[in-house]
Amino acid sequence: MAQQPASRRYHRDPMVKKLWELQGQLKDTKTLDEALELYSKRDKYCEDHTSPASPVLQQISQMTLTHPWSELYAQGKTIWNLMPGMMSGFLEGQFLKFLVSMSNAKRVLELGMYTGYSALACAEALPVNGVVITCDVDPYLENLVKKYISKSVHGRKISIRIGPALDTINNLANEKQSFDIIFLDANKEQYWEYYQVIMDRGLLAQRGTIVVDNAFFQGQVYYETRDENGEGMKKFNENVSRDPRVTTVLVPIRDGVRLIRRNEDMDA
Ligand SMILES: C[S@@+](CC[C@H](N)C(=O)[O-])C[C@H]1O[C@@H](n2cnc3c(N)ncnc32)[C@H](O)[C@@H]1O
Repeated sequence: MAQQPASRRYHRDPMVKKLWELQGQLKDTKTLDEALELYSKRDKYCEDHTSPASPVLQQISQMTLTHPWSELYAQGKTIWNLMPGMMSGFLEGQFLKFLVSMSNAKRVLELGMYTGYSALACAEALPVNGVVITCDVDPYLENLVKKYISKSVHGRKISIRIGPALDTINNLANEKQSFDIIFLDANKEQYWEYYQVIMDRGLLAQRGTIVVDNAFFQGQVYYETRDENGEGMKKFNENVSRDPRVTTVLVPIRDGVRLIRRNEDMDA
């Protein structure tokens, strides 16, 4: 069977996947084709009317799409089959950069670095003395990311910690570090655990914001069967929206982005 183009393989909206299925079944697909075209036009319109990503972000994106991930995994060089669809990418990257800039953040923590796209997008909006601590459990990524971020003047703001995110955040809490923006983008089944450590061990600075990626988890939180990541995200969404300490909003960008702040910081 011919391989689908990347735009289809990594699409995250189950509604669009259903429409593609229908396209294969109907005899007359004219109206459906138009509807799908309108959908992709909206995505493209957003991208065409958003400020361009920096040259190094564009290079990271290109590298991520073409890196031989499956071969590296087959050779045992990565601990799992990393995929380009994991990257936040252009629109979400620019959104993150905006949040960092708007909040005058100085310190950013990211769980789940992958190829460093979101880490660099955040670093670009930080002042010269700003810091991004990003972590990932896969050691293969460290040198790859260092090679790319070193091409940017903002790369020196980024510090990488390799290891399980839970260990990293507990170590950072022991070091009494705190952050203005915390971006959760690692394994979804532990999000609730990460959130509790962040909230209970002082990692979120006063007036800080937690930004959570994949809040829809490909629609699994509201649709059909779930894998362990989908279950983790559903539990996380339910628990956070009931947490009396915080105010939260779920924004339908890409795979869903949740923003969380302490109530007293919203009221101030
Ligand atoms: C969705 S990707 C991150 C994408 C990246 N933030 C970006 O925007 O391009 C998730 C990353 O989390 C990492 N990861 C998975 N489980 C983890 C864990 N327990 N601790 C730390 N990192 C983990 C994976 O290796 C993967 O690189």
